[in-house]
Amino acid sequence: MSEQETKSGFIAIVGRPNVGKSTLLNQLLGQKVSITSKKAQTTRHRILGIDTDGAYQTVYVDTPGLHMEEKRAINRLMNRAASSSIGDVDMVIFVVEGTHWTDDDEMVLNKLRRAKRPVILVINKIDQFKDKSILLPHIQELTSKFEFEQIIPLTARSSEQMPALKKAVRDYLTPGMHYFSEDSVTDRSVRFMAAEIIREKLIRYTGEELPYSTTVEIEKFQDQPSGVTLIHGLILVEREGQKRMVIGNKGSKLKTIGQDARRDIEKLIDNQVNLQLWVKVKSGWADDERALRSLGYGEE
Ligand SMILES: Nc1nc2c(ncn2[C@@H]2O[C@H](COP(=O)(O)OP(=O)(O)OP(=O)(O)O)[C@@H](O)[C@H]2O)c(=O)[nH]1
Repeated sequence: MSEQETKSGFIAIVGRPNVGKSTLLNQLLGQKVSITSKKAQTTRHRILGIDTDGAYQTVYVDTPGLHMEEKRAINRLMNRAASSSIGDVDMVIFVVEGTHWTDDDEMVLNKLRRAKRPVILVINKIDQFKDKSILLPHIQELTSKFEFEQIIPLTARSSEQMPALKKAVRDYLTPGMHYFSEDSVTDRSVRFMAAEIIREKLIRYTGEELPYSTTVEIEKFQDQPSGVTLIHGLILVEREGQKRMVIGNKGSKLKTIGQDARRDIEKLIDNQVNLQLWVKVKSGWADDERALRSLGYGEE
């Protein structure tokens, strides 16, 4: 296909934490590239999700949730990664949740006003409303706040509305080459994805305080002569107590985390995996910008 015939563009998915940005990206792509959870601030890195359909290539940029509290170094870096995406893209999908409008939503909207990019507003989680007419006054109010290109209420957990959203986004792609090969779904390596899958399970199976203080490093990712892929994952926590929490009674929790993660990684790489996990205490890492950079945060 010649360059004249193809169209492409970068679309940022932004919003405050926990509104469903990663769920939306996975649904748009029809497969999981970004981890999700009930807890806010699951997404820490900027992740590209690539959707190629014939002549069109849409590159979605999933960003960490934008929020006002910037006390810890990790939160500052996450905010920076999200903010810097907005200025670079062809258009923005701004995700909000139901009829809640918070100060963080307002803060994101202010950033969008300054970025001067076309914005489609997605009102997510409308499955939570039996009576959808409740949304109408809210939509009216949002219309008065900003000149959105379109407002699309949807349920990111379902694929139903995705064709409509994809079609809306296509209008903002511009003539030019495709940035990625037709079969790419993300710019991230399988190593990175494996670490993210382990982190997703950690968040799922541990208490409230852990998401902010755990990170995962893949120390080994090696195909064995037997055909099995051997993966060593190192889980870093901040305190001894957290280490105990992750390991669980006689190692039961770490075992569940490992089994669940292994199954997902096997699906991802389409191969049998031997996953071995270790937990180590590295205190203060979430507060130390230099340590975070050495783990790959804030470099996007
Ligand atoms: N009921 C309902 N829940 C949803 C929907 N979309 C997402 N969720 C849930 O909302 C929670 C947050 O979803 P994520 O996709 O992780 O949200 P995020 O905006 O990427 O979150 P951060 O990583 O904190 O920025 C998860 O528990 C999702 O299952 C939806 O359409 N309906």
